[in-house]
Amino acid sequence: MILARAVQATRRYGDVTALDRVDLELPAGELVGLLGPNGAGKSTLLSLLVGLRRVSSGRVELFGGDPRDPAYRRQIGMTPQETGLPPTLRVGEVVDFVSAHYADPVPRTELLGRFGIDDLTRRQTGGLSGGQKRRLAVALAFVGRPRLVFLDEPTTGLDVTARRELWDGIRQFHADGGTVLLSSHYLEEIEALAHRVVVLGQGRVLADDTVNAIRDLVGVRRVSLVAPELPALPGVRAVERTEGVTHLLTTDADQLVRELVGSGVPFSGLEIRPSSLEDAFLAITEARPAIPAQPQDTATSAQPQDTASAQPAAARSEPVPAQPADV
Ligand SMILES: Nc1ncnc2c1ncn2[C@@H]1O[C@H](COP(=O)(O)OP(=O)(O)OP(=O)(O)O)[C@@H](O)[C@H]1O
Repeated sequence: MILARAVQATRRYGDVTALDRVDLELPAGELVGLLGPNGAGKSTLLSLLVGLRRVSSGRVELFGGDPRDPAYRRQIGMTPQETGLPPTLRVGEVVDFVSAHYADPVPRTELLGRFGIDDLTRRQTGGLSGGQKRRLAVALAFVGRPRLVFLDEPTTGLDVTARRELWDGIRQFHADGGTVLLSSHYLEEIEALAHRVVVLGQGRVLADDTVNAIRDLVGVRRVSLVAPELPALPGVRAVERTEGVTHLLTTDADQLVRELVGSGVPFSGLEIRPSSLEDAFLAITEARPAIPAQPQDTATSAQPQDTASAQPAAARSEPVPAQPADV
């Protein structure tokens, strides 16, 4: 059963085409990662699917109906990229306030316990740390026992422990049969949580497959070495330099190493590793014309995008439940 669907969904803001004929199906029980660089259209797609914005053309469906119909929206939970919590209310009061919109809400202590913040019940939200606020905002998406949850970069600003606690909460919901669409810049997050990944770039779906399939599709290898200077090498998709180590991304590591040795340049510490999802993502979004593997062209020194440190876009909406607020 398909819980949410986009069919040739296009959304324009004036001259900007934020989403360009996007097709997406979200079957019941799946946990899907939505991956893409800044401005790829992730938040826009989520906002269409939850009925906060209207398509310019094409259509979106939620439970087979119009996402702008409150009857359908009541069955979803959402955490937008940024949320505004009333600063003088206590955490427990905020949960009670949101719970009051639902017939059978998750009890307060159970909900906060799932996300590791049950000790904060009596704290005013204005005094919470950024990470504590973020966990509360995500917890609120689950209060109404939704069938489907949309999370827009849920772990932005969280430390490692908080992130893992939040992942556990999301995993538990999914293990209980829940469906999730989650956007993230954190590639490790998609790898850790999602079974399927949809890669968006410039408003288009670049890939929609399992994490493993996407790795296979691009077949990128990371060749790392220490060398004072490197000549232009064929087949290099991108170059990164960190702490004296040069990392070359390539789809043909064997050929690259042959070229490297043949060039006579001194090097040490050679390592070849399979691609992480980050490498795959980089290859899809930055070097798309060359995928799948095609004749190698000359070396590039394109700097990869640092997706993990990307800044979130401006706040656009409030926590659930919200009335359609189209612009
Ligand atoms: N309200 C708006 N008015 C005008 N342009 C907008 C608006 N919202 C988004 N855009 C533009 O639409 C494009 C897609 O933005 P969107 O926020 O959906 O991307 P994103 O993938 O969520 O990015 P990020 O990872 O930075 O949050 C961008 O070019 C953005 O500037």
